Amino acid sequence: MENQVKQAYEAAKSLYAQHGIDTDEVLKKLAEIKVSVHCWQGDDVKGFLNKDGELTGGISVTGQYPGAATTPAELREDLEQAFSMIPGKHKVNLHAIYADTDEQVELDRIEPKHYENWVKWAKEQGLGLDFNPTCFSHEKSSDGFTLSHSDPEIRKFWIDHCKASRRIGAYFGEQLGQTCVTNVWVPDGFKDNPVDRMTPRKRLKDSLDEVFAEKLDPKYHLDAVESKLFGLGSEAYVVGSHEFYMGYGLQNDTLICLDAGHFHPTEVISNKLSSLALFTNGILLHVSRPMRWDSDHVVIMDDELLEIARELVRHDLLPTTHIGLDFFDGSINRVAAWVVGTRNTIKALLRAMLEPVDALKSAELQGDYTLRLALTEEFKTYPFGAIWDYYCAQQKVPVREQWIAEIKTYEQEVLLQRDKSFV
Ligand SMILES: C[C@H](O)[C@H](O)[C@@H](O)C(=O)CO
Ligand SMILES: [Mn+2]
Repeated sequence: MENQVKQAYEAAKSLYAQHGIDTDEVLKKLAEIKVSVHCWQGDDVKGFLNKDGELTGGISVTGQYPGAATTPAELREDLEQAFSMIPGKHKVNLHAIYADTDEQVELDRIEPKHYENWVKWAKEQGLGLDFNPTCFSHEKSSDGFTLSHSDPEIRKFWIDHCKASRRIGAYFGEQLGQTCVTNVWVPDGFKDNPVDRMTPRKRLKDSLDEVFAEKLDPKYHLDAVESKLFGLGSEAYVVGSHEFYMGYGLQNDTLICLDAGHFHPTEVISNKLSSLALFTNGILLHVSRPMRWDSDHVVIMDDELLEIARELVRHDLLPTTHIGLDFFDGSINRVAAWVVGTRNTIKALLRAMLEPVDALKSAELQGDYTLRLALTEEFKTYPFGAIWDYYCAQQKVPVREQWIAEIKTYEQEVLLQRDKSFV
């Protein structure tokens, strides 16, 4: 480790120690937190089962940056590159369309064997896996409806797909010896005002009951349900609204997934955690950055990211919260997008762990709002960067911006060669 990094750490450590914060202990706890890195940033949500098909379901990726992964092997190679620049051991979040198989398998027929290469790789890399049924970008979702479809045959197709996905998730969990979260998100909704808001919701509820009927060991597998306020082409009404899934999750003991981009533009998920946590056994997060709409921008160190991290730390929610990422930007180097978003998420957690929470809570309890404000503001310029640098060095990943040069080399040597091979 560079001397400068060590010296800066020692100086910062003694400053934090004056407030009773043991930075060595903080770093040990930080190393235990797993972030679920979404595979779909690597190829603009195309997947491999129908990679030339259109991206539908009211989501969109913009940008033409060269070098997107086009095979499972390339995607894994890119993920390995990203993880070599991210401190800690984490998870990869797969969508069903990322099956690694030569078989022309339909979504309602997928089996663990179609993901075996992912499992083998995850074992080798010491990673966990999470899973998602893919209820979009398919001819059977072309009119915008899946689990709430009015046609029982189409509904059955999607129910069978979600059932198959849960079994794959459970297989991941058993094979890797750590819990896999399988998250159900469906795009179902109307572009314009519906007359009947209730019946599609009733159908979605019935479909979910069928999907979740098979009991799976919670040690290895947990279910989650993800709501959304609107999508492109479903601006007026989304069947799986927040109230719908909050009710469903509470009644059926599934995790409720909060995606930072799935609410009104000024509504934040950080303010929901302390409420939901009082009534649930756990929460799934999709950390994202909506800009004006659910635009899925790369996560940066903004106020909301820090506030999410603070809520998790201050209320001891880390043990029961599953932190997933959800963004996709095709206008920049996609590996760099992963690195920036994941490093920021971990860095925000570190910043939150380096705050004098007990002193702040006690100031608030005593009504000393002056102290609360003053201390919060002073801590904004405490040297958390020195602790972060030391953590990166300790975890043997690049310190500060050193990773950018490595990514540029990877871009030249690997990513840009892919596009050339098509010429
Ligand atoms: C790929 C999607 O973004 C993802 O499945 C879902 O979580 C979502 O947020 C849709 O808006
Ligand atoms: Mn999401």
